[in-house]
Amino acid sequence: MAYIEPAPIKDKENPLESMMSRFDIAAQILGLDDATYNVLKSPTKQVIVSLPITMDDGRKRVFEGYRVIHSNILGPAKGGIRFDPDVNLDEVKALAAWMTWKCAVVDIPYGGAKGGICCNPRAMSAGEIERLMRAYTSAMMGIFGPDRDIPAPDMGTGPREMAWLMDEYSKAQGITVNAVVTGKPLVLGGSLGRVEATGRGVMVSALSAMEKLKLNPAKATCAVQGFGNVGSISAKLLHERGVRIKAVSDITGAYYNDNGIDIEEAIAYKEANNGTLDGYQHAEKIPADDLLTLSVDVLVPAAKEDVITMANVDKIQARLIVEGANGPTSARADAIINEKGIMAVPDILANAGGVTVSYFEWVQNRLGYKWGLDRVNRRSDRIMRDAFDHVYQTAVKYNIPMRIAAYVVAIDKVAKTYQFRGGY
Ligand SMILES: NC(=O)C1=CN([C@@H]2O[C@H](COP(=O)(O)OP(=O)(O)OC[C@H]3O[C@@H](n4cnc5c(N)ncnc54)[C@H](O)[C@@H]3O)[C@@H](O)[C@H]2O)C=CC1
Ligand SMILES: O=C(O)CCC(=O)C(=O)O
Repeated sequence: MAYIEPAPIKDKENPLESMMSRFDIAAQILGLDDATYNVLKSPTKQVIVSLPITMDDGRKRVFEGYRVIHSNILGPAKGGIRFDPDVNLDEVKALAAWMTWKCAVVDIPYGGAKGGICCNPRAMSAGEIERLMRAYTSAMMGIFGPDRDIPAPDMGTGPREMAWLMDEYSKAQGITVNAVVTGKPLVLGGSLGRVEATGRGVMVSALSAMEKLKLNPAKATCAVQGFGNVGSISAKLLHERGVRIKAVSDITGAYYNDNGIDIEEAIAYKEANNGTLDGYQHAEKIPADDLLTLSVDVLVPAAKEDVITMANVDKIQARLIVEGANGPTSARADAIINEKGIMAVPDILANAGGVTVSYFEWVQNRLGYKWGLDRVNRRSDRIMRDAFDHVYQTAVKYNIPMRIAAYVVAIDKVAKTYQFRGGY
């Protein structure tokens, strides 16, 4: 079947509409029946909670928290928790659906979920963040569980927050339940390789795509947006494989060096500088948005949604986009990317290394056993390479872009599983 361009959507980018627009195209290609279409597009559960917290100055503030389970057809729901001032229900619904498709693309036995709290963790003390995480966990006690819904880190959260979640959940159950959450510190049952897993998967996907495009990593250049967990590790691992990282950015701005940025050194600078690149001296500071339109071979958006839109897609010069972030490209920009012949390795494939190693963490917790780093990396690299090949072959088979091919692979799997289960 021919590739159908996404239907035009309203002015302001909305990740949920972007997700649905791609879902609709893939559903048409697969000839999904109406009943299955309606089941797969509707989130199973949406929970909104108000979380009153005592701030350090003694005042009470109420934060809004969300958890959306998009689907549990393939298994327990799985997905991170985001702390960010922009968190809202539509964003969490889109992120939850992307988790469903992502788990299906890498063929791991999970459904999709996502959570978030509308807050600014950069303006909060560790004590305030801990109270907020514990209140959120307590409010989600009937939702979370190792066989029900297993959270993990996302933007603004990491192993420290997952430890508080595990502790709060375990106290309420009266036993230690480490399999309720992944992305934990190693001493609490975290997996070796989880911190690096998403960036590692981005690197594996980038190298697979570069091979198809006949781009030699040792001669290639790259720009990476976002220098947190995903961006900094993606940059580091690509740099280690010879790619010249000309620019990186974070919330404080973008930093450019034509000769290439020493990523190890930039990471050390960030760690000693309160987690940001502010004041980084070994590069020129450029306007933040310019990073996306630099003359580089590979672009890795690894910060947040809707950064590649109709406002800048015309100016993109990269031949390859590897999406570390969830939803960095709006659906309306897809058509231009395809027209320009840019290969875009979509989020639900490129950043699936994180949930893959989260799955390994959960498996290890349930076995009461620990794997070595070699085993984790070997198995996750293989899963990422196989998933890339499957999506690539699907793209060739239907003559469609990689993004739509990833949705086709995912929706086909979830739909078939739903139909075999006979609905419920
Ligand atoms: N942590 C994980 O395992 C996974 C994360 N992701 C996605 O990757 C993206 C980044 O997540 P993390 O690295 O975990 O978050 P993080 O909180 O560790 O880092 C986010 C980074 O983005 C930067 N940033 C924020 N707004 C920006 C802007 N407007 N311009 C440039 N930089 C900006 C921040 O300063 C920070 O460097 C998100 O879309 C997340 O959903 C996807 C799969 C797994
Ligand atoms: O590790 C996980 O379970 C989920 C990570 C996540 O939130 C994501 O892949 O977007």
